[in-house]
Amino acid sequence: MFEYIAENGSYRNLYRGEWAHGHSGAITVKAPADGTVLGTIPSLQKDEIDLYLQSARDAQKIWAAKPVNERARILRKAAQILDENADEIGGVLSEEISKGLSSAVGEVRRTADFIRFTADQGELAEGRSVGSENFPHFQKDKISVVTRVPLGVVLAISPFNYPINLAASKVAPALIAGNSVILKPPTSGAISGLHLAAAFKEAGLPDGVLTTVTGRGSEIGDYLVTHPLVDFINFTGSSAVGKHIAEIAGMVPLLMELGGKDAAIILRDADLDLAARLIVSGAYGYSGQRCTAVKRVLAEDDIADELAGKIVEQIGRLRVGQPRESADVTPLINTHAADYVQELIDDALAKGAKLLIGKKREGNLLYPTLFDHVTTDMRLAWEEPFGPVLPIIRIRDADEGIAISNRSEYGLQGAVFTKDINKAFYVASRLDVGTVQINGKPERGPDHFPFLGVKSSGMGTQGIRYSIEAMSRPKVIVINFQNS
Ligand SMILES: NC(=O)C1=CN([C@@H]2O[C@H](COP(=O)(O)OP(=O)(O)OC[C@H]3O[C@@H](n4cnc5c(N)ncnc54)[C@H](OP(=O)(O)O)[C@@H]3O)[C@@H](O)[C@H]2O)C=CC1
Ligand SMILES: O=C(O)[C@H](O)COP(=O)(O)O
Repeated sequence: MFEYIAENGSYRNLYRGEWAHGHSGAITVKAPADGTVLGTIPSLQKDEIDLYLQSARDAQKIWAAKPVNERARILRKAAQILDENADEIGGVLSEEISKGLSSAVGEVRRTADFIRFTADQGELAEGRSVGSENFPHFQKDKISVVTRVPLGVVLAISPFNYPINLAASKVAPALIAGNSVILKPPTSGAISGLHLAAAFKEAGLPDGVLTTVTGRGSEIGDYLVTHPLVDFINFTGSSAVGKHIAEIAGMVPLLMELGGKDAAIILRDADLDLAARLIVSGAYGYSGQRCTAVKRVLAEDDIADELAGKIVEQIGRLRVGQPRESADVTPLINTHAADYVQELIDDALAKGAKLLIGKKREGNLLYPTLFDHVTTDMRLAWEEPFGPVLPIIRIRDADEGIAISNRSEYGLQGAVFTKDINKAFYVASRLDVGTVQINGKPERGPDHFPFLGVKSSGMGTQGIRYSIEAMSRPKVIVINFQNS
């Protein structure tokens, strides 16, 4: 499947509908779990990026001229190709980013659903017309016809943790809206991103409409995001990189999904079995490397002991091991990431947090770790580990939970567990986040829901319809009647 995208292990970029080698240098991609060399990807240089962007610019006009039903047909075909090859592509993804195999295959299938829904949504889009008489003192002599038109060239920059899904969630809405796309995949995850591009190409996407640009973000990122041929930047990744892009991008509109420190607030009347189960799957799935992972538990003091016991019991059911075994907790993406999580663990221990389970480490594999009695002077209370460690912070009441949650620099999602709908709404309406889950864990899906972060967690709103809107703009044509 898609063997042609690599030649003797050298992967190539999709450029003008061909698979092109970079002329200068390559980056070796290794499996995080065992260091196996998976291949090399081109490390593109500035002169190549100029050519790639120009081809995207040229192709966009042709693509935008196609009827939306034709764009939708190609998207549906790409979805079908992903579905048909989900096991194999999932295998590539699993190895490349150390994600449990069944989750990796699930990511590919979820992406196929995403693309199909995007095609449907694009076909359902309608413009509107507004008469001038709706506004005070105006007569019936004008009508504005408002349609949506593409922005041009969309630069999609995706993170390592969902290298297929978080790439497609930018690419598909951009394409259905009539944009061409430059996909800059994460360096760890680039091979998966190239497979996604291959599915679009095989589906019949015209040459140049989707182009991939591989290379280290630290080397080519600034050049890409400040390039005059880019009309929109759709970025998912860390808050630090997102803020840097926002500082240098100038007048180019941005859509950003960044880091998080999602809190689960557990009130004394909560169903503790449900809460413990969802906290554990929310905090430790894919080793905590999800922006929407539960990253703090804020538990009312009188139920905290019982809840902690139930969380420990649930952690005992997690599978810790290798990606090919479909383990829940696998080696982290790299040693730097594992060392960072270790720092947070060591800081919590040094400051007196009570270790309930975990702290074991084998290379980059960190066992699921839970601390109780974490206090607000500990780094673990505020920093995003992006790894399998979870703090329990004890609170007096819901108001203290709201206050601690809102002191975070992040504002992605939050959760409240209670059987009292009034209390649930009291908490939910006061949390300074994009989304609050009542009796559920934070999560992005289903993918047609709006997904957004406030504060350092992002700007703008994703979600299929919202993403299409973000990557298009109204075009207003006013008809002035002479004899009305
Ligand atoms: N809110 C959300 O929806 C999500 C947020 N995240 C957040 O992302 C982080 C983890 O993902 P990670 O991939 O490590 O994030 P990074 O911010 O390190 O990288 C994200 C992407 O940006 C690229 N990049 C790096 N530097 C630049 C630059 N100067 N200009 C342009 N692009 C650049 C990277 O390329 P390269 O790989 O080559 O360095 C990669 O493709 C966590 O903080 C997590 O919370 C992750 C997923 C979803
Ligand atoms: O990168 C992430 O963590 C995702 O955007 C969250 O997606 P999920 O909630 O579907 O895991």
